Amino acid sequence: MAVSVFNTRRRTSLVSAFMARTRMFISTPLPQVRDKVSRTKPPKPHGGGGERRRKKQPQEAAARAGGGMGGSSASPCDLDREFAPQIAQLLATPPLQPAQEYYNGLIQSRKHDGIRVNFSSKHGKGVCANKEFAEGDLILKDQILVGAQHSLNKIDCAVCSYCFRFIGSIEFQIGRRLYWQSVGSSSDCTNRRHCHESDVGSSASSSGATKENSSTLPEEVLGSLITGDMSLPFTDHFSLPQVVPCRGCEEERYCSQSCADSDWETYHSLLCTGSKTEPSQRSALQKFIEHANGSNDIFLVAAKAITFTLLRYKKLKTQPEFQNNTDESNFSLLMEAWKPLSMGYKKRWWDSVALPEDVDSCDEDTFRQQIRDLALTSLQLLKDAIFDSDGLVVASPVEDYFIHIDDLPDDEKEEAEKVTRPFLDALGEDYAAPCEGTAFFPLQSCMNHSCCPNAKAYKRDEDTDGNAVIIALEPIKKDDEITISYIDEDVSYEERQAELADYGFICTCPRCQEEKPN
Ligand SMILES: C[S@@+](CC[C@H](N)C(=O)[O-])C[C@H]1O[C@@H](n2cnc3c(N)ncnc32)[C@H](O)[C@@H]1O
Repeated sequence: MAVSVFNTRRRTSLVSAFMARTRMFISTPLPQVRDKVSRTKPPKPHGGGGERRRKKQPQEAAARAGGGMGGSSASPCDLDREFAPQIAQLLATPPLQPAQEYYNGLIQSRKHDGIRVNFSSKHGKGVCANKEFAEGDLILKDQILVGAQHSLNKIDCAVCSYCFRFIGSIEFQIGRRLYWQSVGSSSDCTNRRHCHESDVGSSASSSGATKENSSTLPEEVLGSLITGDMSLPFTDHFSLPQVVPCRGCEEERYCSQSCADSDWETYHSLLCTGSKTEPSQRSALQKFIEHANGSNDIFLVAAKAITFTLLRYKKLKTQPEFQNNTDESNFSLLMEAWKPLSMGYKKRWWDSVALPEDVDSCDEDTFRQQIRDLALTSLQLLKDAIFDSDGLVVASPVEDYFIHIDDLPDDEKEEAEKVTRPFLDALGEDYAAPCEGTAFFPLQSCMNHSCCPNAKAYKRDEDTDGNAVIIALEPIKKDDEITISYIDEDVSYEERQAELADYGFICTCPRCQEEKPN
């Protein structure tokens, strides 16, 4: 499936006093981010290591992508053999006409009449302009089809599990982050990932003791921030939606009842580990989640893709025209339910993951076999949990808040900073972590790359949820192809081609043709 890594825009105009004090700079990997532009990377397979160190044995790299090779009860080959015809149909490239009809329908239903999806023999799907766009025009706001916040990022920020908007209050965001930070300094990362959200307020507010090596702020202060008993100055300028808990578990929280209901209907009713779920299913789900947390977040997104399909299938089945219960008609219904995802499907995960730089190419087959085994283990755990009973960009309002304090007139600033400075100091250099996750955007994932793009993913101040936003970088004429850059295009021809090799193509855009050495 085509997935994108999403993260929130990061503004680099740091609170000046904070910068002066720490002499640190929050790294901005991409120059465009400086003007609040964020690049939403289109499908680059997840799971290879970004680390560039000594060459590792493939099993080490796979374990890092995967956290150990758990034993699975069936080999992928058994499953492939048993369901070969069905798997081939599910994974086949959708025929042109149904695919064109699907995208026309999607664009119409979302009222994106400025674009259309075209099919060409050169680069497959591509997005074209259906009208003229001026520089700076919004081309598209693409709603996530399936996505999840990265597990570790859940420690940094609390967002709606459905639309990825920041929730609660500035106090809640700062308090829970500092709380997790203090827990993190007294335990390891894996434990932090398994800490329960419900522990946050209660433990911090009840224990009253400051943990060793934790932030310098007492736990009762953090507790008061989380529970809302303590207010910071000027936070009323940055109000966030109230937290709506999941009806079942304490893991998922939302910005509204409508997001909670949509999440439940679309994915979460099959993945909820709360009291409404039958105990054996709950413990099977917990095993699956633990495996994903210890290995690769991509399995959580895969689980959402599977539950999305199953729940759509169930819904379709209730319609009178689909009451015929033959295996054949059930399978066509499953194909229909899977259709939105099949449109973006390219290759299996283990075949498309970019080979980590620290794995020798002669070990590639072993590496791919190992991550394939890992995916099978994950699937088996998910299957145990759900079959027996039947990817983003959001800026942190905490950053806006501290910038607001820094921009206050001197006397007000001095007064406000008496309260806010200890929190800024305790949060540290990365004081405004954005929401990060992995998601599949059905329309953005049809956009081809160019090293001289005419559009880019860009979060404006009003774009506070996880949707991908595409803005025109220059005037675009009707029928022009809309292109974005998958990489940092401000580097040499050779570096660009090396980066794009991970996406599986050699770029021949006008700029590359011009800069290509003879
Ligand atoms: C996000 S998808 C774009 C939509 C894609 N064309 C399709 O048919 O689904 C990314 C893939 O499109 C192809 N692609 C995108 N830009 C390209 C380019 N400039 N040259 C060649 N292939 C490109 C590559 O196969 C790449 O992995």
